[in-house]
Amino acid sequence: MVLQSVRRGISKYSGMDLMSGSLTPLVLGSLGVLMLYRLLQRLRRRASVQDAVVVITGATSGLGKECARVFHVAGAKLILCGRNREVLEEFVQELGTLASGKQKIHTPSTVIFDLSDLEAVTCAAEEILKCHGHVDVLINNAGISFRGNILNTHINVHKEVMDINYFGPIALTQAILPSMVQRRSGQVVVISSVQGKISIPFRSAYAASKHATQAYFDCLRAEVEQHGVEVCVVSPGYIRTSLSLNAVTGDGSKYGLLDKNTAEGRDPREVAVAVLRIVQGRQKDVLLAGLLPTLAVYIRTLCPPLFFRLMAARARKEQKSKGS
Ligand SMILES: NC(=O)C1=CN([C@@H]2O[C@H](COP(=O)(O)OP(=O)(O)OC[C@H]3O[C@@H](n4cnc5c(N)ncnc54)[C@H](OP(=O)(O)O)[C@@H]3O)[C@@H](O)[C@H]2O)C=CC1
Ligand SMILES: CCCCCCCCCCCCCCCC(=O)OCC(=O)COP(=O)(O)O
Repeated sequence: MVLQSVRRGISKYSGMDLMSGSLTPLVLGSLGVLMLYRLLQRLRRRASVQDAVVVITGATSGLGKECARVFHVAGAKLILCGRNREVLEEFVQELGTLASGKQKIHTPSTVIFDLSDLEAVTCAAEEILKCHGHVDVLINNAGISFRGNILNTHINVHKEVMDINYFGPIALTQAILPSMVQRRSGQVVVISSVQGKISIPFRSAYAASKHATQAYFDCLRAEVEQHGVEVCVVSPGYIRTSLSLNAVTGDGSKYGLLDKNTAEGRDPREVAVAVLRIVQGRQKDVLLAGLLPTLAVYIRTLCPPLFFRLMAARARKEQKSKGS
């Protein structure tokens, strides 16, 4: 008896009955609205980069190079910055061969300068502004890292890393900012690092420069919001690039090794696509890292003594492995 009435109940409310009843228009209508919403979102995203003037520093290598590829294909008018004219021009040729689907693509401009030379940075900013008369998105990406024990690190090395990672990018930003303020439009993005939020042993100069970067751009975000300019700090974890190869050591010489963490880091293309989404989504502060680094950032904030103990243990372990 019971089984029979259950069966009757099931057949009464079977999927067929529901679909042929009053739910059909509701389901189809919702699906239609969802699809329309997604389409509008995609169009808005594409529109935000298509024909936008995007400046990328450090476009000769690693993440900057991948960002250039991704933004180029998305239809941006690129201004690529680097120290090496030949490498950059060769790269522009390569970009010319990339297919872009239906989007209109533009031949990138190039501006050559060294971020550690502040006069050159000011001249470069003028040159950048002359390219299209304005800048929509400035991506401060170029940077170098550091490997060394503070006890053996010359103060000039700290200065060198601060010049490239901090003073250069802020000088470039400040030279381009007035034109953004005047137009009441623009996005300033800076590629910081997880190490802009936590400091790990034997990275003093690098972590300090990235902490300074985070602080400066947080202040900037608050100050220029009223002028219609947006600021975003992106803090990635390890990426598979030449960062460790190009890092400087305590005596100013090149480290020259590809670290395991770097070699096993995220694909730079994947990170570049994430940067494109961040720009399109007009996000303000993004940590692009795995579980452990993210946990470390929370522990640093919520339980500093535990974080300090973990870092001291890490320093002892690393020192020991170097000694042996
Ligand atoms: N790789 C990683 O694990 C992570 C990287 N980051 C950050 O990503 C950014 C890009 O680094 P990444 O691609 O990894 O490393 P790369 O070493 O591959 O690229 C660094 C870029 O910065 C440029 N650069 C270095 N010094 C100067 C200078 N004095 N003037 C102008 N340009 C300079 C380099 O130019 P050149 O080719 O002439 O040397 C190169 O184009 C950096 O800010 C880095 O801190 C953040 C988190 C993790
Ligand atoms: C009781 C819970 C224990 C939880 C342990 C959490 C602690 C784990 C420590 C993780 C440290 C992460 C460091 C990540 C550093 C990083 O991603 O840096 C990115 C870079 O900028 C890389 O530059 P580098 O020159 O250092 O290669």
